[in-house]
Amino acid sequence: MAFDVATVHLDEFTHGDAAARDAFVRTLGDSLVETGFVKVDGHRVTRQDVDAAYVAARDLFALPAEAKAAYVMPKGAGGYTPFGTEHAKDSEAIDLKEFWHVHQDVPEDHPLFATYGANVFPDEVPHFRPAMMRLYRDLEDAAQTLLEAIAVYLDLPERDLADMVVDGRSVLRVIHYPPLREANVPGAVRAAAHEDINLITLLPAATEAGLELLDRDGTWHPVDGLEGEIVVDAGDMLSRHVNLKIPSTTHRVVNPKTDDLPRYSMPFFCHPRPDVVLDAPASLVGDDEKHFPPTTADDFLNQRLAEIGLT
Ligand SMILES: O=C(O)CCC(=O)C(=O)O
Ligand SMILES: [Fe+2]
Repeated sequence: MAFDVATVHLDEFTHGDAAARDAFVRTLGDSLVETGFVKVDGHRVTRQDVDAAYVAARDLFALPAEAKAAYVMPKGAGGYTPFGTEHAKDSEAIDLKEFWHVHQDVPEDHPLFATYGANVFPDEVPHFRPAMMRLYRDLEDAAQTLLEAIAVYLDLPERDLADMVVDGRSVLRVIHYPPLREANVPGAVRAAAHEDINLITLLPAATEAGLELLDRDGTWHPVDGLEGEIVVDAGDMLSRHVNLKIPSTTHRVVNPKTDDLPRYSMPFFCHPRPDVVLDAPASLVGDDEKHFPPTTADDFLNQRLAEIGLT
């Protein structure tokens, strides 16, 4: 099977002429259909913003364990999740990581404030909040544009998918994989094979290699982005909603050969609002069967969070 994770330039969709937009949509969509992944540059997520976020991430995870423990929130919503908590859906071993979640930030008088609550930020690292909020907004914008292009690829109205995620339950997950000599567990890997739950995930290039995807012939391929690129993958919610026209692809983060290197990454999990119904539009069912019954984004999310140890 042809195996090619394409690189596309987002400004060709936002600022290109009709031919450039068309080529962008085709290359992006074909790459997602064939591999579940695509790499994106020409976006407005600046290197300075990504670098500033990595500086804040390093400072945060360097805090003593007791300081970080003060930010563990019930139900793992926002804030800190310690090493040893999460495992992949079909894996017994824990993943070798600790992470911090920044979720959608809505004002107190917003109807979804009661659902999302206020974000939690670390007092000890004052630059964490502005760096992460900026990155969250940049990635959220880029995600909406990508969802517009995916809708066009699937002959849906351009805003159909993007409108689902306006004020959505999206999460920026700031991850630290410690050096193996500090934290290793026999049989465990940095992130065991899994599919993402959400619609699409945007990953600014990580600080080290290790991300791999599984092709349909059962072969693992490295899929690290270069500096400045965003690696994008399709999650299970998208795959359900588009009746499997785009697969959610299994991926993992493997352990490095040396035991002295930490790895930091910052996936942005783009989610719909909780009450959005995932239900394949008739045009994507056609002569095929509808592969999944309708479900709300929240019901689907809660079922999956329980399966990975986060509730
Ligand atoms: O750290 C990475 O590069 C990917 C992490 C990942 O796949 C996830 O958290 O879902
Ligand atoms: Fe993932």
